[in-house]
Amino acid sequence: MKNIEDLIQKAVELQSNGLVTGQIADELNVSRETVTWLLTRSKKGVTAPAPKDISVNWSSIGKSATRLHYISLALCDMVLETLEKTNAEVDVVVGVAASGIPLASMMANELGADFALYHSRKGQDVVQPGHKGTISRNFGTVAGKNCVIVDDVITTGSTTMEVIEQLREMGAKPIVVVVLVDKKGADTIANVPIQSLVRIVRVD
Ligand SMILES: O=P(O)(O)OC[C@H]1O[C@H](OP(=O)(O)OP(=O)(O)O)[C@H](O)[C@@H]1O
Repeated sequence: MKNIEDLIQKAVELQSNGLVTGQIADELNVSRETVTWLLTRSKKGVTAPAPKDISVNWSSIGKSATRLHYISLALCDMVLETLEKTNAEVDVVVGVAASGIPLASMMANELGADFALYHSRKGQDVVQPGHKGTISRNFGTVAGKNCVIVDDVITTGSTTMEVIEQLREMGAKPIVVVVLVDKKGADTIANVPIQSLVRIVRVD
């Protein structure tokens, strides 16, 4: 997507394919508020002030396993930098489904750690109060282990917060979160350091 018109067109297309606001927000890596604005803006004569948001499209990386590999090496380097400061060792790399999976898997291989897969609450078909995210039984376990959490984008930080809390409940120790893009620009979430290739900081 090159400009706002492309973004509007994509949002309308996704809506006509049956996706709801939250799903469109996740596809475009923008907030729900922005999706509402994009869909409203698509209607003739409707103008409302644009929300402050940034759309992230990292498909130029995601479409190529080679590029994902190189990026995963860069993320590993950032993890090692953090671990040096804390003298910790990584046992498991936890990929947040879906977009964190390919990077986390490659990183686990590089770091000689196990790979685990986390399904967040919002990935569930129907989210009921009290529902929790889960670690997939097909991959590594986390109890008693030092975990690196990997995702593509932090927007509001709610998914990252959820993963950290869930891992702690499972007896794991989250030691660092690594993402491609941090739109929240936080140093830490729930006392866990955030490392990102690109960090968005607003100046207005
Ligand atoms: O900081 P937040 O506001 O919580 O948003 C960020 C999360 O949203 C997307 O996940 P999604 O569940 O849509 O899965 P995806 O990886 O398939 O896009 C993204 O991959 C992050 O996990």
